[in-house]
Amino acid sequence: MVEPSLTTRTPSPIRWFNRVYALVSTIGICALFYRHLRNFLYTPSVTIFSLLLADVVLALVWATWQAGQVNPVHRRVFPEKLPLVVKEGGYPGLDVVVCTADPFKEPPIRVVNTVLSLMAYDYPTEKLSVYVSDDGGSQLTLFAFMEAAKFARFWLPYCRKYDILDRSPEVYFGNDSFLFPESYEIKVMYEGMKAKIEEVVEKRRVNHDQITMTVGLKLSANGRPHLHHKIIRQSLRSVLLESNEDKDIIGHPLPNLIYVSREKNKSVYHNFKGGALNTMIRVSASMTDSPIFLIQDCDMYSNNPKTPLYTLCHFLDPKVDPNLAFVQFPQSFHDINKVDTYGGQHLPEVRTNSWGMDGVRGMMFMGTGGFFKRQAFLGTPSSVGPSDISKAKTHRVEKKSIKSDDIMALAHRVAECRYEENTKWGLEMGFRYGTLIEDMYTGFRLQSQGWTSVFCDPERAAFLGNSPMSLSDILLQSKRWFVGFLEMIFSKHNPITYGFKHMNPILALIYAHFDFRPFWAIPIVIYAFLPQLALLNSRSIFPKVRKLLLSLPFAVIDWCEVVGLSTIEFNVTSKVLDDELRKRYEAGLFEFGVESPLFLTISIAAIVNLFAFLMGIVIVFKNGRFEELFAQLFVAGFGVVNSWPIYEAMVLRSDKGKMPVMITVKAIGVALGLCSIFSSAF
Ligand SMILES: O=c1ccn([C@@H]2O[C@H](COP(=O)(O)OP(=O)(O)O[C@H]3O[C@H](CO)[C@@H](O)[C@H](O)[C@H]3O)[C@@H](O)[C@H]2O)c(=O)[nH]1
Ligand SMILES: [Mn+2]
Repeated sequence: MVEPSLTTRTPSPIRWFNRVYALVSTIGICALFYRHLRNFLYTPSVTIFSLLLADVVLALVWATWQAGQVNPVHRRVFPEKLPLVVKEGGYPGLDVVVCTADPFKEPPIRVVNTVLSLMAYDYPTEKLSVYVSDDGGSQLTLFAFMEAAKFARFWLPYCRKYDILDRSPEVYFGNDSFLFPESYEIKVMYEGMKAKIEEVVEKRRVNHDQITMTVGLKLSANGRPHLHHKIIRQSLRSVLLESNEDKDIIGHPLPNLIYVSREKNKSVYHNFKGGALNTMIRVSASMTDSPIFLIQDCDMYSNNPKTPLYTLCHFLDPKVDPNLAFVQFPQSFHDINKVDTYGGQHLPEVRTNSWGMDGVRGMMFMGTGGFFKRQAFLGTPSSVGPSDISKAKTHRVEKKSIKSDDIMALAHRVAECRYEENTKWGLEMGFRYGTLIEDMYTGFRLQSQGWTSVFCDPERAAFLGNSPMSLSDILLQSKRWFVGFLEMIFSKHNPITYGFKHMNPILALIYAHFDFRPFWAIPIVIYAFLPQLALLNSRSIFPKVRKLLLSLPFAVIDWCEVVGLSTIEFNVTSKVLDDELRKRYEAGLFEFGVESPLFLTISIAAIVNLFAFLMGIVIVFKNGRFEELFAQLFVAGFGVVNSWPIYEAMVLRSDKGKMPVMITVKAIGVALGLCSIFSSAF
């Protein structure tokens, strides 16, 4: 009998166009370099060298991006054929981990919504376990989940009965759905829970008797069970729901719901999210040990209850690659404004590039929305033995309660902060340490061991999250990624030196593209200042110019500032919703507001471009020379158009998101200083 195929993989016809385009453009770029080199040899100058350097970096970033366009593929899944391959009773267990770290940046009610949407997956509940990893060790979060566990008894059967699609209650009730007899009652219940959780967060206090009663914890005198002199925080696990015992209101088993806060100690480095995930890999292994493990950020709720079934299509496909390590769903966002002010959708990266990575069997891990084969974290494909999910045990062998003493003791031990000492965790096992982009780096390391991955992009988005709404948050997030990319470049596992040896070179080039991105600062700074400063001095830089001493050091200093090499921290991105901020964001306004040094650089560039553009026009009117100065006028004009929101924020706006006056004053001062220094350099 021919086994039914659960997936298809079709190479995109656009690949031919992409390849021709890359070839033609490469010829063009070679011609440009020929010209640069000739100029440099005949009239060597710092200006010409700077332009050459800028173009080399741009060409490198461009060329490596093309690697992702060589072989885009599209996949389809056929969940309706799943029953032909496996009966529902034979589905593998699924452990879901949701990470949260800070109740004030990541409001617990939002985390609760994410978790409820995942608990309500269309998946046999007795095979589903949801773990909440609370890196903040906050009682506020724990309290929120005790409430969520009660509400789940009503919410899950309701979703199943009416086949609801929006299984995050906040989203569902936000759409004013009162279609069914129970809707109103459940909404009232949800609002009650929300109010209770928000009140506790507002007051920053929990009623300790209530936590003690429900979870059976011993609390210390100061009411902090896991905080000793603020230095050591003991690990805490609490089984809030156990599938074998806890039933919903119609008597159907609920999924397991387990709250975990790992032990932290100031003297032991905790490795941020990667450290939290490694703890969760071990804790879940000691409790439920499901062969599939989903990693989810706390703000990315499930938007499609069938997602685990799409995943099974990949893992259980009769012609599945035995080395398949993970299935990645794209990160999509629900709160992006119409013009996507900050490019928060990351469409080229999340979509176009992903099809290309999938084409070489190496989709990257995006930090959230990745379903992993648990074994992939434990070793190489050859060292971990048979990795056929359908043959893996579906749940723990012993039918013991996950609350039993020995299981709890084991879970406790593996969450201790010293557990990883002298082990391979973080080096050869689990999430690899040493960078702030544990997601991309770990995916890269797995793929260099021979593990593969696929990209799954269903029509109805699998997950929806929120993207930062203020420019300073966006810049901080990018800064963290840039630091991560640099850490990867300067490590032993550089995509070029290491990647080329251990994986498909095209895939290595795609990783190199991301890691090279911080160097973008070099051409950006050069093109944001050099032609403009030359124009201000009515100097044409194509091709005759004299020495220009300051540009390069300035670019390097700026680059260091852009990547913020001094702050190697995983600063959690804020997910708090501020109504006024949201209104400004929806109106398409950039959000400055705070006095961030990150705004200074772009403000200086905006002012220099404006000066240069105005001055350039005056020069052309007075002396002609339009053809000679056209390119520079064009670059400065382009800078002015792009800086429009900055001028607006400096002079025209009066709302809270306007540019702080101090930044404007400093920027004008520095811009004037630059212009005068450079007038003597020309
Ligand atoms: O010490 C930490 C820090 C963060 N987190 C959690 O990690 C997740 C992602 O953090 P967030 O600040 O929202 O990151 P993003 O700015 O969204 O960053 C992206 O980039 C990160 C790597 O830099 C990835 O981990 C994320 O999945 C990806 O969405 C959140 O659920 C946090 O609670 C922890 O558990 N422990
Ligand atoms: Mn996030």
